[in-house]
Amino acid sequence: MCDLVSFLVARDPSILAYNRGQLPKIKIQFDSLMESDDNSSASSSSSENKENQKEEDNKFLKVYLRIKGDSEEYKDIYEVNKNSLTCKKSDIIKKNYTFSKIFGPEVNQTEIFNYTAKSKLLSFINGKNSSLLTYGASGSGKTYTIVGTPEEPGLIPRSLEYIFGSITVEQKTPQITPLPDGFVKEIDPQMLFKLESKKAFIIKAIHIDQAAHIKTYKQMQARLSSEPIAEVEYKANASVSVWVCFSEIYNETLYDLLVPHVSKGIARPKLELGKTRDDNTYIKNLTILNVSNGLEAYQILQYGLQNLNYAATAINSHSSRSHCIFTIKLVQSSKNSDEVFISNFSFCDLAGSERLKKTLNLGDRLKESNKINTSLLVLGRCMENIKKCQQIKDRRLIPFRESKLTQLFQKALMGFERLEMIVNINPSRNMYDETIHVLNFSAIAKQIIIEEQLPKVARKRTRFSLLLENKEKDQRGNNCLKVNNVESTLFPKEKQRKKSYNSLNEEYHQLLLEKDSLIEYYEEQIDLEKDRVIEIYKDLLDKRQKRHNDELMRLKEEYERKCANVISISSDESDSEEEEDADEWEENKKNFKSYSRKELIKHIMTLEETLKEATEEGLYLRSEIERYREIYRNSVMQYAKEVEGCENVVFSQ
Ligand SMILES: Nc1ncnc2c1ncn2[C@@H]1O[C@H](COP(=O)(O)OP(=O)(O)OP(=O)(O)O)[C@@H](O)[C@H]1O
Repeated sequence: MCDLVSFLVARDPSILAYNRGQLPKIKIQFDSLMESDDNSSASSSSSENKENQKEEDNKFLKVYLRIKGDSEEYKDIYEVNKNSLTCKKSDIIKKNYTFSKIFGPEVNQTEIFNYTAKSKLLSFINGKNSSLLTYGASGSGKTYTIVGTPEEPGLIPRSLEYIFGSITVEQKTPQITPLPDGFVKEIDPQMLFKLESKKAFIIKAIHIDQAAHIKTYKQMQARLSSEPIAEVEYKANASVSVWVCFSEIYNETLYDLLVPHVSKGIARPKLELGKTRDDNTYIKNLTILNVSNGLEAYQILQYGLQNLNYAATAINSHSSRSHCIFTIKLVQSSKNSDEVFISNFSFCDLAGSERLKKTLNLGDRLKESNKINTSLLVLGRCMENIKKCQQIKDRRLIPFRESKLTQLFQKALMGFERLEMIVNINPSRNMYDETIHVLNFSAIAKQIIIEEQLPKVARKRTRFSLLLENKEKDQRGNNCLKVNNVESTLFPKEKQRKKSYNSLNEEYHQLLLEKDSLIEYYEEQIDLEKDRVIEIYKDLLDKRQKRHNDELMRLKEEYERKCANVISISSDESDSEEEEDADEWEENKKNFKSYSRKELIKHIMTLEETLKEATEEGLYLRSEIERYREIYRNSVMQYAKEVEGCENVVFSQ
């Protein structure tokens, strides 16, 4: 095996393992590469106080804030004062947060790149590992910051252009390839064929129109070419190659974004995490491809983005449902020795933190949201514990193992590698609660101390020393086996107990996590249900109130009409009666408002009865009057005829 695979250098992928003394010298063409909080050039740091302040600031993890959206709208609720942000939803509750730097909506992609990634790229070319995370609520502009658009390229395309503009990459096929675990391997013809055909396949497989894509890229490149670069001087015998890999953590499972699409119904191959002897976590079997220019790297990035899990949520119509990690690897090797230096620059676009109530997610989306929130919760818990543990100098309590994301960024989070975080916020009023949640998280992150470690001098390895080392390793392995055997015969129960304790402990932590996310889920559901019931109840009350009012109006009109009729019928009754009725009417009118609906109906029925009786009485009286009138007429006519001798009598009406 050792004949075929030459492990030239078995290196710790963390920055500590690289011998910076051996790296190529860097000639910087511009002065203000290192950032300072007031964005002035390095000259401003001349005074001692400023130097100390800068040193103090550099100790902590850099957390930047980027505010998306309209430049005026957010000023109602947020106030930016240099590097601090005040949230003032109400006059009583005000919260204050400070950042390494705040970028308002007016700050463009170039400025963001210059301030955040540029100086780290120099360290990267110098052999240091760096990571840049974007964190924020869904739709707050994380992907825009990291990937951007062809018109407004983000940090990754700019970094690729910057790297390829700064270094001279060997155009010949590289002799060695980096492996996911930080080792390197000599490339044999079979492997070379595999790598080349995979890259060709990916470049061909991009769905978008190739010609249009290349044109857009060239336009972007032309735009970026006006920006300054760092020129690197290499020793004549150094060869440099650039490699990229792209992975995603979806529902707590790792996937390679550079493997071809699998047909529908067939599950994507899952990747596992591995650990090196130096306790570095890496993704096993991850595809790492060599790129010889920015265009190739950009095309591979586009291919990976096509494979990424996106879905529409109520907040963002194109929301990334996974954490995705794009890593650029720089392999620098000397032609005269076996020394190889690898540095990694990882960009991690975290899936948006979400409040379940806002996203209205159900089914698969809900499951995704739970997993996203759980891993972000673990990230927050890790940060909080790192802060505490850094004070008491004990790292055992940090729950890195509880999520894939924290395992992968363990070294960076502990401060052994350069790490920066860009917090994105959407300052609209309806996202206020999410924003506060995100800002609280960033406040914890900002307190993490970067522990500057002394660089280890890398041991120069020869094939002979490797052979010796492997032999030693074999012997150690055998010894270990013997010790293990003795141990297993002497303390089988102890071992068994320890094993089951560990697995129970792991299970317990898993359950705790599930409990947290379930509690959050049910709380959200209860809130939703409560809102829904209140809506229905309010609706019912409104309808009932309206019906009641209509009925009252109708009864009132009917009552007034009937009362008017009764008054007109009884108008010929005596004055005293009239007065009495009028009093009663006034009294009734006064009491009308205090009547209940039932009493009103009863009252009206009584009135109807009275009205009916009065009408009947009136008719009877009228017929009686007619009858008496007839009798009177007949008597008068009889008297006139017999006494007066008159034949005809005319009666006045
Ligand atoms: N600073 C900005 N200027 C202009 N447009 C922006 C800015 N930030 C974000 N956008 C736009 O807002 C929309 C949502 O942004 P983006 O997809 O980057 O959000 P996100 O935080 O990645 O969301 P998710 O976590 O749901 O994927 C996109 O259309 C993007 O182009």
